[in-house]
Amino acid sequence: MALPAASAGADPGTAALLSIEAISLRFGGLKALSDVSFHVRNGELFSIIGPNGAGKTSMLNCISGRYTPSEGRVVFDGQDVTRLKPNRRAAIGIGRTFQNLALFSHMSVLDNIMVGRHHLLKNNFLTGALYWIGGAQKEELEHRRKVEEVIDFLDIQHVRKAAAGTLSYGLRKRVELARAVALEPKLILLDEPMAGMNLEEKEDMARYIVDLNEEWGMTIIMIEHDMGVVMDISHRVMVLDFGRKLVEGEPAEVLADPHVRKAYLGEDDLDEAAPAAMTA
Ligand SMILES: Nc1ncnc2c1ncn2[C@@H]1O[C@H](COP(=O)(O)OP(=O)(O)OP(=O)(O)O)[C@@H](O)[C@H]1O
Repeated sequence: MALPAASAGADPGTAALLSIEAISLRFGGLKALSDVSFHVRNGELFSIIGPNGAGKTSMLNCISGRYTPSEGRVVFDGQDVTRLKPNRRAAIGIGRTFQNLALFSHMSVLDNIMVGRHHLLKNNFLTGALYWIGGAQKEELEHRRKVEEVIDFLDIQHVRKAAAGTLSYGLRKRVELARAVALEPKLILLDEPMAGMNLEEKEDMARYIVDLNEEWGMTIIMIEHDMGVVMDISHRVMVLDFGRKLVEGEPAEVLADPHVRKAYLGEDDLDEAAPAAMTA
């Protein structure tokens, strides 16, 4: 598949926007994450891969605040957010999309996107104050302007008035991305953005993700099972296996790693199988 290579154009900085420090997560007797540490730099497109049940979504949930780790710390933009509620994390710039679509199906595309923004800004004291000082109309116009910009970027103008539930799966995934982007996060967490898509839809989605990173400067953490896409567009990749970090590095390093090939292919296949044959 011909995809834009993020590593060619983007220029991730060296400062860590997110630091995951020795996180473990338990569900009763089950350890979903064991002592996982990594950093994501400002401007980076970072992917997390691993077999089913490896702990990928659990990690995103620890970053977004849905889960609180049993041990370890989550530091975002210099602030310890380990115990911060999800809505507070959204307000300081951590956005996300979900593995399963979470749109209001009877509402229009436009309203789905607007609702997200209103919800976020309502929680902001300064915005609330401006509203009462008389900036309500200006505020509303600013909302609309931002939302229209996102709608243009994701090429969903033609469906902006349609009920979200009537759209194709690929379009609904794009609307969900639009809603997350409209909140203007510094870091966006994408949980399987291409799951269930056909090849053309995947190519489109990959392009939007790269543009978000390169043109909008958004730092991205993506979970994705399509190995071709992950290796084409990511700056760095981390592999989880049974809740542990197996390896982390640039795509070529990760593909060449014998532990990764073993986890995906099984030890017996190591000699014959080429890394490009890996699929999750
Ligand atoms: N809320 C929960 N309660 C109990 N166990 C959970 C919960 N969430 C996740 N787990 C368990 O934690 C482990 C890691 O699950 P997780 O969903 O994070 O894996 P994953 O790598 O995202 O898998 P997949 O690729 O299938 O989505 C699994 O054994 C799962 O059953």
